[in-house]
Order: sequence, then structure tokens, then C-alpha cells
Amino acid sequence: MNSVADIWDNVITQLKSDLSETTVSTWFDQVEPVDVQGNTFVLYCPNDFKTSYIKKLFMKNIQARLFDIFSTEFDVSILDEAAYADIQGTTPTQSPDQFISDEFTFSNFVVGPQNQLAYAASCNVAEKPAKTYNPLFIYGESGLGKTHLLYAIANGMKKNNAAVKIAYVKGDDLTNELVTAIREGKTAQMREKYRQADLLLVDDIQFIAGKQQTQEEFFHTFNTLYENKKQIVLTSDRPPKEMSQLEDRLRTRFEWGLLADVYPPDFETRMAIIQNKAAMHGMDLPERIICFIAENVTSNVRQIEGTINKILAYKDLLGDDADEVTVTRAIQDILKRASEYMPSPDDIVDYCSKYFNQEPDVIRGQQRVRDAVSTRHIAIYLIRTMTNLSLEDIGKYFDNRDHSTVLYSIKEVEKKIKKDAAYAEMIKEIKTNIAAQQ
Ligand SMILES: Nc1ncnc2c1ncn2[C@@H]1O[C@H](COP(=O)(O)OP(=O)(O)OP(=O)(O)O)[C@@H](O)[C@H]1O
Repeated sequence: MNSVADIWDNVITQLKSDLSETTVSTWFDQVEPVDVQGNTFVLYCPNDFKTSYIKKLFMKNIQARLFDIFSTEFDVSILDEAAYADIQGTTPTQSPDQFISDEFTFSNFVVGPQNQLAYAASCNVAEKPAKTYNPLFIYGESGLGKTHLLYAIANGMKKNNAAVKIAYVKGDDLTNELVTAIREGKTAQMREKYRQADLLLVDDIQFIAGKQQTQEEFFHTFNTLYENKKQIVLTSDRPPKEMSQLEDRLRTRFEWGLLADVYPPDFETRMAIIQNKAAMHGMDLPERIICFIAENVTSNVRQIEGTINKILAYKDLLGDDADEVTVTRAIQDILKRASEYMPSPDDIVDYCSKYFNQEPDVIRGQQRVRDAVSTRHIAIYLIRTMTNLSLEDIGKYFDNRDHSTVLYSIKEVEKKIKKDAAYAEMIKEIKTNIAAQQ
């Protein structure tokens, strides 16, 4: 046994007897040996979640096995994608093989009322590209399956035609790629790469908004593909009309095909997703545990996956049958993060005070200066939407105003949100920042 791969095979075999077969295949399936540098055994794992778990839970086991083999102490380092690319002298690229995977397919996507439209449209696009919905624009919050559907479309099209040319890129990478291409005089190659695709997938297209040159390039790429009857699928965290810095000519094009939104899953869909994910890991969770998770982890599917992974790790390590106690212990921090944070009215006014550079007393008081009035409206609106204070209570907090004045402020903000996309964006940003202060 002399290659790094042989050593690692040996470590894995030993780990399977220390831990269990399932634990090893769950946590180590993406780990690859890279090198031995002095007394450090170097591994690579593209999955940060698994890396942090391995570091937390299995490092000692790996070191013990290396000690058995070499009779000397070894450090273990696990490279992430960027560090691995660095030592390889390459930048990470999307291998076309990622699409020929069982991980992101239509068959393992759980369909509920919240994603039915996006799912049906994606299936249609995979079967009949560039026929009915072009572009397909899927939008919704993070962790709700947009990327999964993108990959499923690619998988579906590959299955029907192995020679299909697929280009996948993230919106934020487009700008970096363009900057590099311009610097290196390779814009023609970059154009070629995207414009010769049969299927162009852009994940998180919202990131190109406001980037003038990227939008210009993308506009021409879009036109070329569209005119050549090639399929375009875009995902975003918001619909085109809410992308305030997006050029109008792109906004209208994004709306040419179908806009399909995805919402957080309801209780029944969450139950089905949990069952499905647990089964994929060979776990048969009792109904009451599935209910317990579905009741407590509500915001997105990524969180549900994290919960299942944690239960799996606990179950294997502690050798327990999963019961509420084990599950609660395993998912404590997830529950804490998922529980709705409710800011106090002071938190909201303090944030508005910093954001708009006005004293909290002025925001809450009676001054009729224009800026103070508009900040007051916003603070009132935020308190109404982010806390459970009644109109009366809010009125009292704002220097004893009556509830109809409070209602008027709320309506003013709502009207402006509908009319003015930049204003809507600003309110969203303030809300996100206040919620992030917890
Ligand atoms: N309906 C579903 N059925 C099965 N798995 C799902 C479903 N929705 C999401 N997932 C899984 O949840 C995880 C997160 O989903 P995904 O990455 O597609 O989210 P996203 O909407 O693209 O989020 P982001 O905007 O943060 O990139 C993935 O592993 C995906 O397979």
C-alpha cells in the first residue's frame, strides 16, 4: 500500500468498523484524498456542511487510523473547493457530469401546492425545450428548490439527448467571468460558450441587476439563444418587476415566457419531504417524529435537510432510536434559528434612526418636517408588520397618536411600495437588516 488513495481506502475500511457503514457513506462519500504533506494528510471535500461535521465528530477517528498505519501522529486537513482549485492551479468549473446525477431529479422533488407550477413548467421545458415556456423564470426565497429544478431540467434533457449542450452559471459569477474575459481578451470565447448552448441555466440572475456591462452582454446572449429557439431558464429571489436596477429591456424579456413562483412548503408537503429525505438516507423515522420536525422546522427545505442530517449523525453516534428527546437535542440550534425573531419597537426606531440619520425622539414625536414624517411612516409600518403590537399600542408609542393616524401611515407606505420598486427594495432591505440583528 503506497498511494494516497490506498491509504485513504484503508482508513475508510477501518472507519466502517469503528463507526457504521451508513455513517461513513453519509459523511465521507464526497471526501477524496489529495496528498500527504509532511505529517499532514490532506483531503478534499466540496461540501462545507459535511466538512464541518467531519471536523467536529470524526477527526479523532481518522487520526487514530492513520496512527495505526504509520505509527506516528498525523494532522488532517480538509480542503474546500477554492483551496483545492488553488493547489490544482485551476478555478472550479461546473462539470457537465453534475447533471447526470441522481441527486437533483424530478422524481426526488416533492411537489406541493407551493411549487406545483414551477415543477410542471420545468417538466414541460425538459420534455419540449423552447416550445412553450421560454424563458422559464422561477423565483422565490432561498432553499425552496429553485436550483434543484434547474438541475432536474438539465438532467431530464440529458436523458432525452446525451449530446445536448448545457451552460450553467450563477448570476454573480457572470460578472466575474466577464471581467476576467475582458482582462484576458477572451470575450469572444465567453460569448461562444453561452451562445452555442442548447440550454442556458442562470441561477440567481438578480445579481446582474445594476451591473451595466454584464446586463449588456447578457442581453445579446439572451437574444441570440431566443432567436435560435434555445431554452433559457432563470432563477431569482424575486420577480423581474421587483428587480429595481434591472434594465427594462431585460425585464420585459424575462417576462416573455412563464414566471413561476415557489413558496415555503405547507405542513403536508414538509411531512412528505422529511419522509423522502429520511428514506434517501435509509432511515425510517416514526410518524410522530416526522410530525414533530414538520411542526418545528418550517421555513425552507434546506433547513429540513440539515435537520435530517443532524438526526442521522446523532442516531449513528449515540446508537439511540430516534425519539423526541434525541431529535430535539439534535435540532436545538436549528429550532432556535427558525423561531421567529420579534424586534421591539425601540429596536425598529433605533435602526430607522441610524438608517435615515434622524433622532429617535424626532421619529416618534410631532415634528412635521418632510423627512421626519416619511421616516415615521416607515417606522410605524415596520412595527406593524414585524411585531404583534396593535394599532392603539403603536399610536401610544408614537407620542399618543390615535389608531387612524397609525393606519394612515401604514397605508401610505403600502401605496409607495406598490408604486415604487426602489422604495419597496429599501423597505425590504431595512426589514432584513433589523431581523438579522437578533
Ligand atoms: N420540493 C423539494 N423536494 C425535495 N427536495 C427539495 C425540495 N425543495 C428543495 N429541496 C432540496 O433543498 C435543498 C435546497 O434547495 P435549492 O438549492 O434548490 O434551493 P434554492 O431555492 O435554489 O435556494 P438558493 O436561492 O439559496 O440557491 C436542495 O438540496 C434541494 O434538493
